[in-house]
Amino acid sequence: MEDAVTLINVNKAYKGFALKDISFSVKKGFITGFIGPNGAGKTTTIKLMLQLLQSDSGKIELFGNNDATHMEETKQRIGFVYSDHLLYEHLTVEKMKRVIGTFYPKWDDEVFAYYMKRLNLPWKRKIGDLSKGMGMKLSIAIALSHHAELIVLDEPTSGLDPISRREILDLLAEVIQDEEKAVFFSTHITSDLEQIADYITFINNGEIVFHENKETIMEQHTIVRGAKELLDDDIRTLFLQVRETSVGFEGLTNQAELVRRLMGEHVVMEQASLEDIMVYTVGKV
Ligand SMILES: Nc1ncnc2c1ncn2[C@@H]1O[C@H](COP(=O)(O)OP(=O)(O)OP(=O)(O)O)[C@@H](O)[C@H]1O
Repeated sequence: MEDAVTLINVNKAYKGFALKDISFSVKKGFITGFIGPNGAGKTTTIKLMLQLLQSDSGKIELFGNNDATHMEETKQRIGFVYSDHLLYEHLTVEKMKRVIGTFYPKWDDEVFAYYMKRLNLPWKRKIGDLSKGMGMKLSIAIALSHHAELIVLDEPTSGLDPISRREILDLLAEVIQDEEKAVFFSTHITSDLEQIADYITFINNGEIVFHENKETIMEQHTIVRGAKELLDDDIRTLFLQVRETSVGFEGLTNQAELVRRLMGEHVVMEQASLEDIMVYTVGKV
């Protein structure tokens, strides 16, 4: 499957923060979730991907091309969705559509009308009067109506009720079905990714911890609980991180088989959630 965007050893330094050697690619036909704690570098990475920000070094290829001369054309192929940026607050949705439609040569009125109906969006309401959920849905509808092939969303489900969240997740899952589009979205709601992501990119402190198929990540990581006496220096090496209480311990391992063989009868093991993996890896336990 074609890569929508590929980052190769991308670096970007601010005073007091740096993105270090970021490399990963986002494939068409898949949903890639982007997670990491506050300040890890998600928005900065997204801005670099969209060429809204210039990297210090490294390469960013959009649709297999890093030729800046075609940038305007390339940008047409990208839909950037984030919650607080809807323009034209004073216009109705209908008028905004007329303005926006002229920006995009590939704008498709029929597709827009389809999503307006499907997402129950009001044509006559002013953009500034839309609820947060409606604004997010409208922003996604716009991306889909200019036939964007790379849809990048910055926290699309944050602050939305469970029904709107589900609607948006269902929509994203549907969008990738034709295998012509890639969806990349950052979120703090890891359960959303457990539901729909194919790949997970995890960033911490400006570095990519992993970029991996979700099933592989989930299979590799197991939470283990047991009595404290079981922990010795050798056993500790089996864990990525261990948290101890007065009576017992809880640890995250990526060597579940070995743990099971060595102490299977004495511990309780369960599949780690993405949240467990994130919290343990960041080490704030
Ligand atoms: N223009 C800038 N100048 C200096 N520092 C910046 C600038 N933009 C971002 N930063 C810093 O870079 C770091 C990463 O910020 P970024 O917004 O990419 O994180 P994030 O992972 O998106 O965080 P959050 O989950 O809180 O949205 C932060 O420490 C931030 O303060």
